Amino acid sequence: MTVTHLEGKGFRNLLDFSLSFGQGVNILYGDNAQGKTNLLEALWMFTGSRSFRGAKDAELIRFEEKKASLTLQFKAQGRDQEAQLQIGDGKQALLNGVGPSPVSVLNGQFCAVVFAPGHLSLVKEGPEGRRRFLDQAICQVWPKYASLLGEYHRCLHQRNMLLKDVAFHSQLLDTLDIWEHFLSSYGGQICSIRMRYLERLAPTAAALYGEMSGDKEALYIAYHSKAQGVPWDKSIEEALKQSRKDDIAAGYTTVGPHRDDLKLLLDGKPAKNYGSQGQQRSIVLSLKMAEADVLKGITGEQPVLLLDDVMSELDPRRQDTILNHAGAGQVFVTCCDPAPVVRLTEGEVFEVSGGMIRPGLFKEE
Ligand SMILES: Nc1ncnc2c1ncn2[C@@H]1O[C@H](COP(=O)(O)OP(=O)(O)OP(=O)(O)O)[C@@H](O)[C@H]1O
Repeated sequence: MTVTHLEGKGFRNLLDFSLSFGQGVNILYGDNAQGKTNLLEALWMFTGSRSFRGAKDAELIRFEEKKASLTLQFKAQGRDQEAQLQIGDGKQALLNGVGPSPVSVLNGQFCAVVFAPGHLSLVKEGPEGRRRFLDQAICQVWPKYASLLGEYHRCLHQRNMLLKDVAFHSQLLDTLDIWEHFLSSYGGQICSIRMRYLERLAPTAAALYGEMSGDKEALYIAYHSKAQGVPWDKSIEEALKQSRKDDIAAGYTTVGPHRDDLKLLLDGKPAKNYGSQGQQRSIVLSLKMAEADVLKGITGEQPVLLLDDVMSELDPRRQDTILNHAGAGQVFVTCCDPAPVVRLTEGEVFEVSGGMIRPGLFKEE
């Protein structure tokens, strides 16, 4: 998958632009707050997902403007394609001239993997971010997984409402059975798919981490569930029944895939508690690059890698591993100082300054 051209109007602080990109590494450099991340975000929007910064649609539109539009030309599935995004009163997409349609039509059509500094929360914070990482990655390879998650959360909402009512109307207790049955069925499928995905992701991420650390440190990734057991649907149903009393007291469902986690261990110890900044950053990068590899293995398409401010806090070996690995496909990497990146890899260079993007190297090395 390769981005050949991107045009934008009214997007964030970026002045209207029309840019062609190289097939390998594209380096976007400039001082802080010039628009580098905004450009990555513009590309990311074509995956059909929400902004990787969690921005609302209105925040993507330039101050004082009412709408923004982006046009992407890319090569995928062996042919040239074009996608357009209109952001204004809602968000709509056109794919190869067909539309306007909901942006979900872009799911699985244009694939990208993004690393942004905020993603360090994947290691540093609670399980929610790790579940989101896993679920988003799976949605890119199996778009139907998104509707399975939707059904699961719909049933979860129903059970949670009922848990609150049961505390006052005990005759409703039997009604819990039906929602627990549905939750176990959808939840069982979710857990099985997550496990199948992890069987591919975990060894790839561990190998990449090993390469980054010169095989001095070992990364171990495992799925962690309170309802662990085989088969999943039976173990979830059992766990839900066992936790009924606690759940009624809490007023929400305390077991199931919406509470599961990924264990990230470095040399056998939780990376969250013991990993250094550089190690934590390397873990997230290993996960992200492994996500790209798995996506390629399943769909045959190498996703575009978007790396925002990736180099800081990494020693030269780790930087080198990333750029070498990323070099297999197309990558967009942002940095303040282009010199170290330019030294490590060849590629197209773009200066981003005050929202203006210019191809070429304008800073002294
Ligand atoms: N909707 C918007 N309209 C106009 N400007 C915006 C909008 N949203 C964000 N900005 C501005 O865009 C600027 C650049 O943001 P961006 O995150 O792309 O910076 P950056 O070049 O990646 O910087 P850093 O190196 O610090 O990460 C910020 O100053 C921000 O105020």
